Amino acid sequence: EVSGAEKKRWTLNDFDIGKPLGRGKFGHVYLAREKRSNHIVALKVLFKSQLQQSQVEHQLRREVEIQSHLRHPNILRLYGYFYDQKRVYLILEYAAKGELYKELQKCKYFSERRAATYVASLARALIYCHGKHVIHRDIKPENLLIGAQGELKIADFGWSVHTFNRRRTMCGTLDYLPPEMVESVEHDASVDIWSLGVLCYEFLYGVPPFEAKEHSDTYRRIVQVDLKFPLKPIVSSAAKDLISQSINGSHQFSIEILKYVDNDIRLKSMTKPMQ
Ligand SMILES: CC(=O)N[C@H]1CCN(c2c(Cl)cnc3[nH]c(-c4cn(C)nc4C)nc23)C1
Repeated sequence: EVSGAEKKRWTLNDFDIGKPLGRGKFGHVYLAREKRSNHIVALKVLFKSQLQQSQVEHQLRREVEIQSHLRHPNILRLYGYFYDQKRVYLILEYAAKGELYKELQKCKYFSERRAATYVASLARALIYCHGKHVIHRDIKPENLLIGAQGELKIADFGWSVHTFNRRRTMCGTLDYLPPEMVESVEHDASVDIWSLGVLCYEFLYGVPPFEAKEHSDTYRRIVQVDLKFPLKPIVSSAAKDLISQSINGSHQFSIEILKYVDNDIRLKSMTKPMQ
């Protein structure tokens, strides 16, 4: 079936279209069912006019090329794509439990066990991506989905689809970018390790580490790596060490799978020769 998916020319008639799941700058994401297999998917519809206006077609092609070759339980699958006169359609894996940031908003912050589980999955997905020289998967909460068994899925093509109630810090947030990104100099895989630390902080405290009212303040805090841990909620020193190591530039390590003992996050890192 998978090889068929790669060779097969899909058309809109192959799908029954269901409810909208999210709406964005370039189009909408709909729940859909492939008629022959009854397979439930998420169909992302992008308007060619919008893509042309923003000159992002080649970026879309590259992102689709990358995404369609990634096979990992914590990376949302791209099964295929097709287009018609006006639109481009991406056939994506459907994540049954929706968006992680909504879950985070609902419970304010996650327990260490839950945060460790998500960060370990993200670490595995990033190690897989870096192994294939794919970097910068743009891992902010808006791009993380939850599968039917509660597993985390990185869902991004570099376009975030804005669902109906967008997060306040979402519009053009700098929160997740490391110094080299906000200074827009070349970056390498360690960008993702930085973002992992930022995300781990937000899972545990409910807010990203460098959040500030003005963009300029966020920018300054990132560049100065102005990392402070609130007194509440109580977070283990192991978790703070993980966040500090990930954010304070000891980027030469790739995180082996995070283990937790009694709610503690213990970092098992192995140093890797610089590639
Ligand atoms: C960054 C991003 O792409 N955000 C979302 C919009 C919908 N889309 C989905 C994509 Cl691309 C895949 N699976 C999804 N599942 C859901 C969803 C499920 N529930 C119960 N509620 C929602 C919402 N949404 C998706 C991605």
